[in-house]
Amino acid sequence: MGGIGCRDLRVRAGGRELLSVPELHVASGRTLAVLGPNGAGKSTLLRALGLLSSHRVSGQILLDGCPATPPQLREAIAAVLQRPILRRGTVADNVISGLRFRGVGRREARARAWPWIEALGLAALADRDARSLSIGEAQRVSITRALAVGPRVLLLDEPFSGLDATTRADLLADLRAALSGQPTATLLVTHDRQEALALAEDTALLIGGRIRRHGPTAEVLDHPSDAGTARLLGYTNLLPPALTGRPHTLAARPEHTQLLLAPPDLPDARDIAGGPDRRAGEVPVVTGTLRRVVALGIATRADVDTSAGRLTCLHPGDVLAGELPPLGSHVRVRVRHARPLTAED
Ligand SMILES: Nc1ncnc2c1ncn2[C@@H]1O[C@H](COP(=O)(O)OP(=O)(O)OP(=O)(O)O)[C@@H](O)[C@H]1O
Repeated sequence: MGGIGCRDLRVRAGGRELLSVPELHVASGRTLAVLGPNGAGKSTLLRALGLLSSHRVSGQILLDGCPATPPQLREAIAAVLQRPILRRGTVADNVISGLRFRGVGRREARARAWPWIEALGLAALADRDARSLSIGEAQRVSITRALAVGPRVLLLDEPFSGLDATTRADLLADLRAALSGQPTATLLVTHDRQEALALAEDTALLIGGRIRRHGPTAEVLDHPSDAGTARLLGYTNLLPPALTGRPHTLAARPEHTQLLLAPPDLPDARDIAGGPDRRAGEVPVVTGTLRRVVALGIATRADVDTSAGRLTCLHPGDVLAGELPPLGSHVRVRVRHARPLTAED
């Protein structure tokens, strides 16, 4: 099986285990996003795979399904780290440096690198001193340098962090286009599910040094299995069985949870949940006390205390103050879309 993988990969530091991954594989031509909160062990995983770790690493790293030696891995892998590290010289010098490091002559390196310089929008900057670049430009150079090598494996450690929204969107699109059709196995470390969605066919959720879910990106992002993965995937509202009468805790995103501003004549949550004609896909209306309302410009956030904890409601646009009941009022909240958590943690 082409690509990079690992078996029984463990990383220890400071007397504790930071990472334990029994098995993982990224196939050639595919991108796997490793999505996790801060401190989950994402960089630890990427560094272990790329032989960049300063911690105690045990287990096997596989190339094309077979245990690989450090020289084989160094030859196969190109890595882009969170903060771009550029060498002295021009942008073009930096882009060809990966090829030069692998023994490619200057002339050939320039010829092989130039299409990537153009594809990643660096032609106008090619002769600039690399040390004069902005962070976004420098990250673009770092990504282009890695792609120009034509690596069998590309490791990307949060390459878009610290970029403004437009630069990030442009670079995401350019990278996606550059990777498509390439036989590269790409591992993208990120805490942003939009990046996973934009770049990766598959996603692994890493929490506390362990992979909690792994599968096709759209499926993984829309199916939290426990409270930890729910939080990570933006399903921050948890509705336990005591609130809904359902057998499992339900999880909902704030944008799918709304105050009923003009309460219609509806039964309360327990009536709906326990009613005789309850349908499988039905989501409940719950009741609570309005605690706080904050205008966020493009949306209005309302926090509601229920008997089972706080719910956050997000209404598109600016909800007029006159439409809102006073703070402390008894209110109803409609949950338009929720997922059952099937593996409580
Ligand atoms: N030398 C060390 N000794 C003990 N713990 C460490 C050491 N280095 C890192 N860690 C811990 O390892 C865990 C994983 O760190 P890592 O940088 O891999 O997380 P991450 O998922 O990449 O986070 P972020 O999104 O913040 O970059 C963290 O809890 C971190 O505090």
